[in-house]
Amino acid sequence: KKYIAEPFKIKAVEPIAMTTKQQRIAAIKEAGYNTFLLKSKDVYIDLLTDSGTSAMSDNQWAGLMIGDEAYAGSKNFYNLEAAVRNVYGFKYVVPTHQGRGAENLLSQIMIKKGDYVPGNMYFTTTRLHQELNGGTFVDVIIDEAHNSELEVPFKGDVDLNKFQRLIDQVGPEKIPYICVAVTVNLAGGQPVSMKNLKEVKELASKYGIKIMFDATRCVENAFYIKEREDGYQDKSIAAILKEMMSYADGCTMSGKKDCLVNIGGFLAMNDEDLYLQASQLVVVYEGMPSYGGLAGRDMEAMARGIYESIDEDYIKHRIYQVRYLGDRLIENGVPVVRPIGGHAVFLDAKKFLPHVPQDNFPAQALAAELYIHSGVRSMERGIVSAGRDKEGKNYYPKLELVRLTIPRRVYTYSHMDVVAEACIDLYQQRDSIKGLKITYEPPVLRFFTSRFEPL
Ligand SMILES: CC1=C(O)/C(=C\N=C(/C)C(=O)O)C(COP(=O)(O)O)=CN1
Repeated sequence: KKYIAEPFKIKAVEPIAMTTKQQRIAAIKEAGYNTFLLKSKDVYIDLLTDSGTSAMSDNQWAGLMIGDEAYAGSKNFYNLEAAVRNVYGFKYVVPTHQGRGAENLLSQIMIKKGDYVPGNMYFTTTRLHQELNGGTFVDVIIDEAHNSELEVPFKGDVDLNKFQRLIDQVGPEKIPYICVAVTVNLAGGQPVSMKNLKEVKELASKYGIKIMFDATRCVENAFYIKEREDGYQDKSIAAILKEMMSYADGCTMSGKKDCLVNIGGFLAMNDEDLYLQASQLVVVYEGMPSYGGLAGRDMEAMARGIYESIDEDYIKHRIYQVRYLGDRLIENGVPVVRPIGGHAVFLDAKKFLPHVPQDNFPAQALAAELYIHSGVRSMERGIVSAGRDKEGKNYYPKLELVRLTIPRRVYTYSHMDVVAEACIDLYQQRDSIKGLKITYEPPVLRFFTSRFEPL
């Protein structure tokens, strides 16, 4: 069987209900045509994000019951520290409430005004924290990543020439670290090859430039290496992951993805001085270095989730379920980012709605229409998410996408069929979909709270 069955049986259920089209039209209007502003009760199948939306296991729920809520030195912290050491191999870990908590600490510690931070495609919060600390993000991903239909096995790879060019242009002393995302969310959940990680490490080390991973979906990345890279087919996910992380000096982690928890994150590193600085700063924003904005029970759940995330059956099903949805859409000619990524299927809104110019927010319009049509919630990952540059001008990303993000261990293949049918129906009616105009825009990360109206 190509798509393996769910490697779990259901022990608890959370009922979901379909709404009427009238209810959905009223709801999306009230939400300003922004799926982020919909109420969960009005959503049938929620594919907004895989962040914090996964199902925990009975083992993790049991862990919640042994939360050591001591203010300092919680038992659960030491379990988390051991899990990070055992699974990723980093020496030190500072818990944070979620990924951007770690991004805040890392950016404040390592970036000084006028620095440049190269990375394989931008991510919204990551780039913002770099900019807030006076850094400039420079995209060094391979060109192919910006082309939705190229079937490149490791589209997340860093272009070493772009990295070298930046070093030559600004000098290594202006580059505190390169941020390598494994996988690359906005390229469509695209992986980085082990070969490329080794080469990036070699190049960076030559100039004393650190490598920090954004490890948010690192286990999915490990699966692609096992599946696609010579020499890794017979290695365990655990061994591949360990080798991947050995090429990094540290990582920021949003535990809300691959660590299978609803809240949590951390900054991990090998450098004692960085650990000392992170421990000094974490108390300002998150709390003691032994809890970093998390309850003991949440650290326990994350420690257990880290071990569960490298289970071969779990990760194989996770990837295959996403691929199942992607394959359905590809078979029906619906334009999606290829190859299918690890955590989501990305509709290519530029190809889906060629008659809607990017200034009229095609991905935002498509996400709203998909919700009205089917109650399925997705996320805009296009010009709205890209935001504005320092001069206030819109970024125009090549990729104008609607992300159908699959939570881990939550939905079944039948739900994927519902989503596929909705997208295929909509594709057949695509000419009737109009663009939007923006009616409210916040100063930063506008995609979270902007409001729109149909043109
Ligand atoms: C690659 C990457 C992310 O995808 C990420 C958050 N992603 C969200 C919320 C998403 O919906 O993709 C973050 C921020 O993590 P946080 O949402 O603060 O736990 C960092 N890196």
